[in-house]
Amino acid sequence: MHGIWTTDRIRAAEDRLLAITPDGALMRKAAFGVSVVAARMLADHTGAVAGRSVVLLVGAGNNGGDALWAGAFLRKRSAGVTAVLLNPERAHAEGLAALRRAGGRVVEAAEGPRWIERADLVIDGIVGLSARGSLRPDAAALVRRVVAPVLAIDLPSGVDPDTGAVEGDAVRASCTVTFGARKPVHALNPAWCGDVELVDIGLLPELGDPDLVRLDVGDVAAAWPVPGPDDDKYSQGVVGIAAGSATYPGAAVLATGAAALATSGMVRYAGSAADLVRARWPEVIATGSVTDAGRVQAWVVGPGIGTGGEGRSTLETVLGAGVPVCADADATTLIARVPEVLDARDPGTPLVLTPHAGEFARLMGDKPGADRVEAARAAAKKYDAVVLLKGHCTVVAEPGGRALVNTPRGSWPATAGSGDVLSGLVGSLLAVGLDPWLAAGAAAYVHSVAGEIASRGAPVPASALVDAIPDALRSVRSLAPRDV
Ligand SMILES: NC(=O)C1=CN([C@@H]2O[C@H](COP(=O)(O)OP(=O)(O)OC[C@H]3O[C@@H](n4cnc5c(N)ncnc54)[C@H](OP(=O)(O)O)[C@@H]3O)[C@@H](O)[C@H]2O)[C@@H](O)CC1
Ligand SMILES: Nc1ncnc2c1ncn2[C@@H]1O[C@H](COP(=O)(O)OP(=O)(O)O)[C@@H](O)[C@H]1O
Ligand SMILES: [K+]
Repeated sequence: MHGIWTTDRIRAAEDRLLAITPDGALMRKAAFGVSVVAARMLADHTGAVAGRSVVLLVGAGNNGGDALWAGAFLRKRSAGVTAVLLNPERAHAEGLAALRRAGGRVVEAAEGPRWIERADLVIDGIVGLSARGSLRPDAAALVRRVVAPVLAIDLPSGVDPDTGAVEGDAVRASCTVTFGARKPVHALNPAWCGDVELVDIGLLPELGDPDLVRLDVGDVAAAWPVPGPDDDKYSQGVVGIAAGSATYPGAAVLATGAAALATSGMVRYAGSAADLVRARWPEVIATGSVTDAGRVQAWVVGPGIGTGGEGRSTLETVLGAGVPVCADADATTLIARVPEVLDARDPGTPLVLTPHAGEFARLMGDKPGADRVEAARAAAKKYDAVVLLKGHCTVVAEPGGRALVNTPRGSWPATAGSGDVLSGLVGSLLAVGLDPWLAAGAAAYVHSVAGEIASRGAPVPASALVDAIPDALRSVRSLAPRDV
């Protein structure tokens, strides 16, 4: 599990560390790490470091100081280094002196474009942890001239450090070098950060529990159920899928298929698409209604059930069944419109809500906004449920505030029916008895891997996502450490 800390927490930890570290040592350590990655990028892109041209974009604070020191280290490897100062009076004095001593060139912003356009590598030291809002016009004008790959220091300038939001001009980096610990921006907006490299500056002992986590492959492999010698079809959990209608039978086939492939437990289906489900998934026990579906250890309810009386009664039956429930799609809309349906909920049984932004707005009265983590936390609290907020970046929060984030490498899973697949995965993990927060996070992770495997750079229909689940699970299990 990768921990992620908000900028306030990082700052407090840095203050404690600074108090016990010789002056300037942390910055030099951080900047040396930047210079190592910069040299590697230069060698990868141009075949050499010596004689190549590096431009530093230098802002008013310590982020600019890191850039200046990194430039000084790169001079020692004979790279040509030009620092473009956005705010010459406030440029980091020691860093500036170090760069000058090392033979670096220093220019003001007006002279910047001609150096920037010819650079082999641009290092973004405009702003770091103190960033507020998008890039200011003078910085944005320089950034627009960049053609070379960009290495961002700590975070791409103009992207919000705590939410990852981009609301105007911002740096788009090929690589970001951060220090001490990952910040939310790195997990919430990897597309703007590029590859993220972490340089250890000894911060970890000063940090407590993380504010946010990202599951890694080992966490998912460890959580995913694997049958043992004593298992049978019942012991691994029976999941019920209440989905689909005459108008939307496909949702039933997708959610049921995902559940059938996710674990080796049993799958029951209840709804009007029973014939279609049976035809596609003969191993599923299909009935016409939730009232005669038989016993299950978890329910998925919602995809394609409609928001009328029949959908409502299905939802109420399922919520009263005394087992964990994943409420998706129409079920979230019903809960938003008729909150009394939750009175049917058996107290104490886990509920996972999986809204996309539109469904979230129905549940909460407003769209998630820039801070998706806080938005998911607020919804989790309001509904006393685990909330999985869908989108490119998926956030899973529980009422106590624990939150995780999952961001796929591509966006091909943004396709119709893809959410139905996710709900089937969540349901099958709930049926095994997994902690609902972990179940939702592990399901989102495997959904992303299935998307990558199924698409390989081309559009992927949701049914192909279902078909890729076994390969996704094989991949997760093969990449995990040996003992899981
Ligand atoms: N502390 C440590 O132990 C270590 C810290 N380290 C490094 O320090 C960095 C934090 O440095 P920091 O706090 O000095 O501020 P920083 O992010 O450079 O901002 C500078 C100024 O920029 C401005 N500004 C704000 N928004 C802006 C925008 N959108 N567009 C343009 N400008 C904007 C704003 O100035 P204003 O003009 O508003 O007065 C702000 O004060 C951290 O990210 C890491 O790189 C490492 O060396 C490791 C050890
Ligand atoms: N831009 C994106 N990149 C990657 N995944 C995405 C993106 N947008 C949505 N997704 C994922 O695709 C799925 C879409 O779910 P949903 O909107 O409920 O679709 P549907 O209702 O058609 O099944 C979710 O798992 C979501 O996280
Ligand atoms: K930066």
